[in-house]
Amino acid sequence: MSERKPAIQFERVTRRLEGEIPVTLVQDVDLRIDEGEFVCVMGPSGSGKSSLLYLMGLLDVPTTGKVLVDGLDTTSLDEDQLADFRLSRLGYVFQFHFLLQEFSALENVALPMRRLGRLSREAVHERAAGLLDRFGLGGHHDKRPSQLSGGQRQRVAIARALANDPKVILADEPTGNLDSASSTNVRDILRDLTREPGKTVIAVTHDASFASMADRRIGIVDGRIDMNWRPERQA
Ligand SMILES: Nc1ncnc2c1ncn2[C@@H]1O[C@H](COP(=O)(O)OP(=O)(O)OP(=O)(O)O)[C@@H](O)[C@H]1O
Repeated sequence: MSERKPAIQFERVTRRLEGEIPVTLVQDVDLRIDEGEFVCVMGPSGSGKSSLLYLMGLLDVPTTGKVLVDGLDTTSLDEDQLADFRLSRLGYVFQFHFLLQEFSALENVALPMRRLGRLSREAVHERAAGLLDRFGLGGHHDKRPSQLSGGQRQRVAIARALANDPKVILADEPTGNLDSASSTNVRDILRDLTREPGKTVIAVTHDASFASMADRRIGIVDGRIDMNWRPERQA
């Protein structure tokens, strides 16, 4: 039996939006993703994949049920604790890079470390530079996002997601806006991350070949886990 520790656990998680027309984004989801796993979340458009990822990333809270990260029940955390938890333990990569345009690549990667405040100025600079170098951006430290290609921007975004050495990396359609060469590059980077001890990568994707690289695929249909979902049925 596996001795792995759980990275993310959902216990009967439901997320509903109340309003004139209530919407159920995620319904009754029980889920466990272990440390070191590479998991892809797939399913038809509008099925609740991003909503699920937002709940995993503590960017949204369940209406009912519990989300545990590193075994800790996050419903007990207040706003400040949640912000600190997100900053130190979770890394996010979105389809759109969300880099700050007025900052250089290096400053964008340094920002989460500055906010966390655990490293000296020099150490932040050194770590940011090292991350950019690792992803083939050695000559681009001082460039603004607008001076970089789409693939380069996404690699900066991945470097930024790793800035505080989070244990869990959540990626929402990380290759959605990229050409095929950049897409392959970003996919390989994300897969390789799980070769580091204890790092977990969870990616929402419509890309069946990306999903085929994962240890496990989770299908989501109408806000529920569907074990019978197959990528070839992808809408
Ligand atoms: N704030 C909101 N208000 C109303 N409906 C919403 C809201 N956010 C999401 N939805 C709806 O909830 C459903 C799930 O959305 P979600 O973005 O999680 O799906 P998805 O599977 O990630 O979709 P896609 O593959 O198209 O990105 C969709 O039908 C969406 O339109």
